[in-house]
Amino acid sequence: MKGIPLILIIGIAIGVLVGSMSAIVGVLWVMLRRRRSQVGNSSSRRAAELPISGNAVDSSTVLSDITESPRSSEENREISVMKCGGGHMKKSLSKSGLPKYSYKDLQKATFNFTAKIGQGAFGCVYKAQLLTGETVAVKVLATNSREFLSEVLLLGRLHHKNLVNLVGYCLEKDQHILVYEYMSNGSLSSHLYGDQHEPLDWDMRVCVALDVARGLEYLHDEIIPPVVHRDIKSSNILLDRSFRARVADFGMSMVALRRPLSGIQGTYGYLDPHYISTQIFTKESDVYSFGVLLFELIAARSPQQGLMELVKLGAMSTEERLGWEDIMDPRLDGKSNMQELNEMAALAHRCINESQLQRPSMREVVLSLSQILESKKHQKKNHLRQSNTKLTSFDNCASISDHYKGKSFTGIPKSPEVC
Ligand SMILES: Nc1ncnc2c1ncn2[C@@H]1O[C@H](COP(=O)(O)OP(=O)(O)OP(=O)(O)O)[C@@H](O)[C@H]1O
Repeated sequence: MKGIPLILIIGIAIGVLVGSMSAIVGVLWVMLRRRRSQVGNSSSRRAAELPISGNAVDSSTVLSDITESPRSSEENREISVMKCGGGHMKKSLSKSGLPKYSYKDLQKATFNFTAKIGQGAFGCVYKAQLLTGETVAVKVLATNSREFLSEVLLLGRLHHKNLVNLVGYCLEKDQHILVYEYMSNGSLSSHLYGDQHEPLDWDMRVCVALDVARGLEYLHDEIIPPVVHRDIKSSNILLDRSFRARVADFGMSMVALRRPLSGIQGTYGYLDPHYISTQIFTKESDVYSFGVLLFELIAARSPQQGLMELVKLGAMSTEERLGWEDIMDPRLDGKSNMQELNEMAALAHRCINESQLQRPSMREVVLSLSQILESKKHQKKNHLRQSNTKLTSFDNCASISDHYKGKSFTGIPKSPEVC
């Protein structure tokens, strides 16, 4: 170092120090930025994974998702599905994860829309055989697309064994089409009122009530934000191949809000008087409609056939849990358990209480109906133990399909009709 002035050495040392410090600060800054952007990505991913979240009701986002044509969306993936006979059918997955079907494929699957199985206020329903071999129900909605949006936005993200699941949709050529799981045993109303089926026995009616209650409990208490169905009635309850009941038709469903809606919508006879007077539809309004449905199961009479007048008369001569047998479906005479019938009617009566505060929640309803079924199972077991016979028919809800095996149920018309 001899010959180099001290001042130069000090200057070089300071320069090296400052340089390495700024390099360290730079590296730290880059690392911090990377970390921040990772946190941001993971939280947005988490939000998208929620079954129902705030963004589930952001119609603009989902609308752009579902209205995008398969070709224009890079994120839509066309997947090829093997057909039974070896051929292929194409369906694309939208960003929401719901398969998008082409109009042409649905046209083929429904035999050019001739296999009609039902008609609702919003359009016709057809039975369809997809090329995959899967049987589905296809609902072609009238031009108004509000119900279409509501179903795709909500039902596409709801999954429960007591709801009729949406398995796809088609939005093409001004057509709004929804594709559902096929419910081979038709609607509850067709079993209560139609003459093409044997009347449902009492055990079956209790199971249907519990299944529907569980579906509603899921909507009200198990998803965030909670959803109200807004059209609970026997024609919107469908029975699958094992006779398990599922809640259908989410065309009017929405996230529960405690503010007035514009206009009154729903079905006469099932509407909560509180909703009619305030225009605010709450979970308790669904509970009211469910109470009407319970009375329908007991009396096999619809509100249009004077059900609620009958209930009012019945209520006059009852004492809480006694005396409801006067309103019972005459076809159940001698074939139902009077204690259970009275308990179910008392529960139904609480559901239709004028005051929303006095109505039970769907969680309480599920509990009460489960207790009825539990005591039924107990009685059955005791009875079987005493009579030493083998369990052959009804044990619990799961064995319903066995119970009805061999009996004639024709859920759909045999010959296709034109809508
Ligand atoms: N997923 C399905 N599987 C089998 N049948 C179905 C299915 N969805 C609907 N149906 C049949 O189509 C009928 C009409 O259903 P839709 O939901 O369109 O109207 P609705 O509930 O009867 O009446 P509204 O539209 O006035 O509420 C049902 O009663 C049922 O028989």
